[in-house]
Amino acid sequence: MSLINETIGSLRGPFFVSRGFQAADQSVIVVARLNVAQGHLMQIEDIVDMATYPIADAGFAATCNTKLDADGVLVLPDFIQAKALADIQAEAVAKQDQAYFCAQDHSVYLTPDNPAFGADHPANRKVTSSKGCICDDVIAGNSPLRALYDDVAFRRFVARTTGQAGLYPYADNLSSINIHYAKRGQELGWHFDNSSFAITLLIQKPAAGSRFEYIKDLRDADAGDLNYTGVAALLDGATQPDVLAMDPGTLVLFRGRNSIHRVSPNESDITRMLAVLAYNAEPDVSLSESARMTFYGRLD
Ligand SMILES: O=C(O)CCC(=O)C(=O)O
Ligand SMILES: [Fe+2]
Repeated sequence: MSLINETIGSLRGPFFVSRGFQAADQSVIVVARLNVAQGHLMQIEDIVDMATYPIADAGFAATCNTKLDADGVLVLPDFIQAKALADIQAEAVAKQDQAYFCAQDHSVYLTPDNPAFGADHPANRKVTSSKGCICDDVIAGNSPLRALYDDVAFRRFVARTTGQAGLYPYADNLSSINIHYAKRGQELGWHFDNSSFAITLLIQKPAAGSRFEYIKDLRDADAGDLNYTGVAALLDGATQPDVLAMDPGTLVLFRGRNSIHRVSPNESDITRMLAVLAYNAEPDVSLSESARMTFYGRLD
């Protein structure tokens, strides 16, 4: 299995309880998929603050690689320029009624129940994740998000920073660029990602709540160390996590495979909006049908 599998960039796993519902009529989504590019396509120089973040520079990427390896996370504030961010925000707001909302109860490991343990065991304890999502085919052809995602220099920067030889879009038409929505009360429960890294861009920040909380290297998946004791201490409130501050326009690269993390419930009436840019280590990879049905409510 490659380092980056179909789960890259998002909380995608084999959940037991899945409660999906459509925010809007299905036909709205079909119409939105026409996705015709209109107007001006922004250049990468107009999207990324290249003066602060020279992404085409191999030395800069090497610095980012060192920081990501050391900290498990790389936070780039004001990565996106104001005009491009305003366009991204406008698109996210305009399309939020097309989001597919779903909720899952899952373990922090995103694995099925282990019958060797009881329901209270950290392997089996459930947390809840609830959010809305719009898919790649709803994002406009001329969206700055797509220009960023497709940009050769940006992709090479991400590959160098994460140590990947190459990065490829999803073969299916839903999974590459997603926008997540969390309304009041919605949250992502504690979990370890299946993927080696995730790229997110905060688009809109709630007035309260929606804190990104994490504990670096709480487990060592490759060594088979699941650290049930450490997970139980966190779930019981005996351990305090770190909080990652981010504002709209901040690009975050996060290694979530061993660093447990969550997004606390939104405590405001301002919806949290966040773009997830997902790549694969190999071409022609689709997100599994079960994951697409769970998170998008459709296959194409
Ligand atoms: O919403 C976020 O900031 C993090 C998302 C996340 O952890 C995930 O999708 O796995
Ligand atoms: Fe995650």
